[in-house]
Amino acid sequence: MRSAKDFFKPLAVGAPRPVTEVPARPSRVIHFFDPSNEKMAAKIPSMVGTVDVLLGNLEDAVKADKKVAAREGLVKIAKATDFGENTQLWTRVNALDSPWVLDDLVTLVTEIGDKLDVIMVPKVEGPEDIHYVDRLLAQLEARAGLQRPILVHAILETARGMANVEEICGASPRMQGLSLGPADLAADRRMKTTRVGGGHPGYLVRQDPPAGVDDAVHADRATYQQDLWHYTIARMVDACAMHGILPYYGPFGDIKDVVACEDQFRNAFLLGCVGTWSLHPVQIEIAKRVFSPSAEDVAHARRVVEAMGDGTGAVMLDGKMEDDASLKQCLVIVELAERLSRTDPELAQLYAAVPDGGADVADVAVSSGNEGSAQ
Ligand SMILES: CC(C)(COP(=O)(O)OP(=O)(O)OC[C@H]1O[C@@H](n2cnc3c(N)ncnc32)[C@H](O)[C@@H]1OP(=O)(O)O)[C@@H](O)C(=O)NCCC(=O)NCCSC(=O)C[C@H](O)C(=O)O
Ligand SMILES: [Mg+2]
Repeated sequence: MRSAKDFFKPLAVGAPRPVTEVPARPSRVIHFFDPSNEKMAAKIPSMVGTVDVLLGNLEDAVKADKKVAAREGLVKIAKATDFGENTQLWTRVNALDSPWVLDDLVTLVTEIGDKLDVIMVPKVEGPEDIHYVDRLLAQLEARAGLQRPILVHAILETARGMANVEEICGASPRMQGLSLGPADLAADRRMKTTRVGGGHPGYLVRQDPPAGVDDAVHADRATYQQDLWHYTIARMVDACAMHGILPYYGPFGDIKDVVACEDQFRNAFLLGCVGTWSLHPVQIEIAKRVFSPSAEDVAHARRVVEAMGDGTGAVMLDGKMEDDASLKQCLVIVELAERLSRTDPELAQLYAAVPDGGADVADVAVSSGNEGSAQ
């Protein structure tokens, strides 16, 4: 184990200093593309500014005989494209046990390390995987003369990775975030779903039979589909929050079912995720909409902030109690809205148009409490 004092020292002579905080840049939508697919690749320059992250995918979904073409294609696109201030360039390299990953890392850091913000590492099993990538990146960054470190994002897609999730998050100051990989994780856990993310109609709870009905089998009883991914996402969110890194949902494979896609994304947003992947252009607007707070939520949050004054005590607003803790919840929304407004003019306009607090005095009743307290 490294000592706390050494944690923020470069792991190779000449490598840039590690960051102490994940840079606060929007990453609501991480758009996947296959750099070996000429039609897709041709669209990438025009997508700059329309998504928060463009991710050149080299791993699953790229055919084995296209791995080298995908790597070279990504180098070509990165060199030829100005990604501007508001779109980051990420990549997903091949798995650490694959025959391609070493060349992926060496080539990408050497050729386009100055353009790459984050490297997504699939099938991470434990902190040892992050330590390996961490040291190698430091050596490559030093050799390439890079001025800022490339960050690392791990995909949770094995049972072992899930069991080690806290250690993975804390393995390096390079850790930027985690995504859920529901397809690989389902396979590794031997779950019996063949879907890429999303729910399953068989995973449900059933209403009790009506009182006095003996024939429970034939009684009319409502069923409610449950969220297969609730536990996993919640666990991932806690591990990320504990280590100051960012949690993301992952892929939703039913491209045509935009309604269920939106539901899955919203569940993740409500649970604490900051973004998701888009696999197809149709998922981009859904992700941006869902992972940006609604105008109504921003308006409500601002009213609570305004009503809470110095932030202590308790007030009644619209018949509901608000206090120090609910104020913190509201600040999450207000701060997110402010951060997104800095880079998204449409959202800036939307949030500027909503009332900024001014809680109606008639709606607010200040309770006894800690008025005047420093806390
Ligand atoms: C899913 C797709 C294979 C569908 O492609 P296609 O059949 O071409 O769709 P369309 O005909 O509807 O496409 C319309 C046009 O849009 C372009 N297109 C499609 N996808 C993209 C994209 N991602 N980026 C940019 N442009 C895109 C098409 O070229 C069409 O163009 P045109 O003909 O000019 O109108 C395909 O979308 C796709 O391959 N998507 C990416 C899939 C992917 O990255 N998968 C890996 C991530 S999920 C995963 O790995 C699982 C995870 O790890 C886990 O374990 O859970
Ligand atoms: Mg996977």
